[in-house]
Amino acid sequence: MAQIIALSRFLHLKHPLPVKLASLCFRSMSSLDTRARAVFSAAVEGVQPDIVVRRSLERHGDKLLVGGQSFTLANNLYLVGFGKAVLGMAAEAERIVGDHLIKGVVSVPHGIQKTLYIHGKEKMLLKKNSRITVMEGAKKNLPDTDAQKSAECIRELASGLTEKDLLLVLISGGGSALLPAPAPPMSLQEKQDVTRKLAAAGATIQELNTVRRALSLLKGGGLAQCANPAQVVALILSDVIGDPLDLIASGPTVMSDFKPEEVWAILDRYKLSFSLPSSMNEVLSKGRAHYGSQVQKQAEVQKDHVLNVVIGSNTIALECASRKAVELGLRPIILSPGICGDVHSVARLYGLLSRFACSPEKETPPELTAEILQLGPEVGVESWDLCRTMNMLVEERKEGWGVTCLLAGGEPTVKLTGKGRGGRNQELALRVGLELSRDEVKSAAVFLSGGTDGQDGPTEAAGAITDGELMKEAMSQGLDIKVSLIDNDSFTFFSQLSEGRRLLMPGLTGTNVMDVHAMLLPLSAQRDFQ
Ligand SMILES: Nc1ncnc2c1ncn2[C@@H]1O[C@H](COP(=O)(O)OP(=O)(O)OP(=O)(O)O)[C@@H](O)[C@H]1O
Ligand SMILES: O=C(O)[C@H](O)CO
Repeated sequence: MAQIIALSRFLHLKHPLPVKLASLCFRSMSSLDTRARAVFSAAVEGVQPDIVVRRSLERHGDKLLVGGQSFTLANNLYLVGFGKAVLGMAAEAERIVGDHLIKGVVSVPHGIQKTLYIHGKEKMLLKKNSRITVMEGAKKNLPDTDAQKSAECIRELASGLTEKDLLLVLISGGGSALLPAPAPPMSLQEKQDVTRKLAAAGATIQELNTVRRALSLLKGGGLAQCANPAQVVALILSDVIGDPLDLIASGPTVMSDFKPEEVWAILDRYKLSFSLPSSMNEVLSKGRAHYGSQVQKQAEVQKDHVLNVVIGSNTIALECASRKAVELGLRPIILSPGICGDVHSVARLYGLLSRFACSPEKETPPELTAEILQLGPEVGVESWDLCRTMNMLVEERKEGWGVTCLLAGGEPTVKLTGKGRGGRNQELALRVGLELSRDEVKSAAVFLSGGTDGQDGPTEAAGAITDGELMKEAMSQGLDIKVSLIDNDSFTFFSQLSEGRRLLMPGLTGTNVMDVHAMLLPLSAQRDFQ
């Protein structure tokens, strides 16, 4: 009965389905592809901006409970925000605490209001009488003069607060580019050149944001410093592996003790030290004055008046996906929210895990286990998590259980060699399809990879779904997987294959907690479960 109620809820029905109809629905949803899509949708739903804000702000009259602390509301509330998901977060925050809101400013991507409206996401838009000013900028995720104006308005608002005031700071992925405030004498163009060169050289987000922090008035705790002595509460939607507070959107509310040498080491690593503007030297040597005791002192001050709360993350998305998997009659295993490393290695790991899970042998070949454990560190998965996962797969195979749903998330990297159209999720799905099509894998697994923001690379797809039949299907339609991979042309490949039925096309989701991977593994007689 519980499953029928869950199914009725999943179908947004007011009353539970009649038993006969429910079992018909279950059969129609039995395909692994359908259930993989439902699991991905649940992951995205679980980190929707309105849901994560509603889950984190609790009102009791004029008391606001957040992150385990209580704050008094007395018409003393201000709000700032920056990031791709911040508009939806601000709309929900205003619904909850708007009666005490004096003024707000949010810096959001260029064109997002129109896009959300077109996608029917009106609930993520502010009301006409909102006290929050919406400023759009950062076209193509690059800091521009519009975003710089927004950052200046945010800085001005924060700097004018008193100890009686409460500043709500809404932060999500894409926030760095939406809060550009280069430390003088560096210009916006000079700062943009540095970050663009670093990104093009393949710097990780961690390296990029370590440099961004050092060159900014607001990043690296600068915004919280401006707001002092007001109380600051930052609600953070994390799009960085491990949810590091000081790196998400370059940590504007987290005092960071950066050392100029650390920044120069990154620039040296990417051979950029000699092609930088002189202003950078000046900023970094000035920065020298800030770190050490100064930062310690600032950090002490901030400890009392700044509260940082991660309200949405890949971990939370995977937990929501796991709950949906149970509702759909799957047995979930969460491998890790920290998948990273080259997309080849990540695809290889999934191929090996599928072979491990579905191998008919009583005892798994030791070389298979060894290769899986060897790959772990390359793709950001701890050996402990791999051993735990493999043990659970063995148990479930012994029990002849139905279908296991292996869940993971993160952000693999793709070194672009071709000129094709695609994204890391579509490329990963294509590579895993190749792995599952290998003879020795003999797996009936289905694999899904999707970007939770609904956009994978410069394409309108969020990702794709694949399985061991991919090679056969492609060949029957005259498509060559390997050629598509050489050209990084995964979007074209999936668009042409079977009229694009394997693409994941949820549209812009309004949230962003990196990517979600789901591999459905039929471990028993259900193997012809397709
Ligand atoms: N043709 C392609 N094939 C495979 N991967 C690609 C292709 N084009 C771009 N990418 C990858 O997509 C990544 C960019 O992804 P995307 O545009 O979704 O932004 P993001 O990394 O998710 O950032 P944000 O969190 O702001 O959305 C690049 O780092 C690149 O590795
Ligand atoms: O804006 C940024 O810095 C990235 O999205 C990481 O949070």
